[in-house]
Amino acid sequence: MEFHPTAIPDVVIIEPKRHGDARGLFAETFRQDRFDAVVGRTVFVQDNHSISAAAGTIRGLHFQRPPAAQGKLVRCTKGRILDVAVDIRAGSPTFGRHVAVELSADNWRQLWLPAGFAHGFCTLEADCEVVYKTTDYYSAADDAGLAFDDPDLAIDWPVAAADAVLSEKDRRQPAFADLGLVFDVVPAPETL
Ligand SMILES: Cc1cn([C@H]2C[C@H](O)[C@@H](COP(=O)(O)OP(=O)(O)O[C@H]3O[C@@H](C)C(=O)[C@@H](O)[C@H]3O)O2)c(=O)[nH]c1=O
Repeated sequence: MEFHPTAIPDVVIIEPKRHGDARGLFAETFRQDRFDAVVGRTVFVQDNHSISAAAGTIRGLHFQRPPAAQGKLVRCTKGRILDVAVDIRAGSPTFGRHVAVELSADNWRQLWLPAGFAHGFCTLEADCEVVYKTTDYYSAADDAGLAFDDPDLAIDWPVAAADAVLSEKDRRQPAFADLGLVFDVVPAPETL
């Protein structure tokens, strides 16, 4: 299992080691000890599984407000997706910037995004399945989002906004400029 920091170092790509043999393949897809050593102590409490029928389906951008904020460990077990994590931590040097990574059933990559990021993905083919672990429970009352096509975020989605398959909720998400102070970056103790 390899851990690779991205352009936003708190967002990490994880690549499980795949052991192929005549029967097929074996891989460890999650190890608490390796994860904690790289990312810091993390407890996951919920597993989610979504199926999107059409290519060009966009889910996002979503996050939960504190105190129900969620870190997410995302993978794609069928098909291919472009997975996107947007830094929405005020005070972060990468505030408003994003990482976009292709996750697929073929590449076995996972993306870790901590609390303080908005998350979304676009399916790159039909019948995509996405499985992800979260560090807090779903809370409808704390559910929040941002417009996936906000020009301020400049995300290069692989489908035109007008052609994307969206939920009703995601057609009317608010602008990034109206986010307000939801998350803050706590300075490291040595900088105080
Ligand atoms: C996310 C979630 C939804 N639901 C319900 C609410 C609703 O009736 C139905 C579908 O919910 P949504 O439309 O929000 O599903 P979806 O658009 O797939 O939302 C997900 O998008 C990705 C990008 C994420 O990062 C997730 O955290 C989550 O926000 O499922 C739960 O019961 N538990 C959950 O954890």
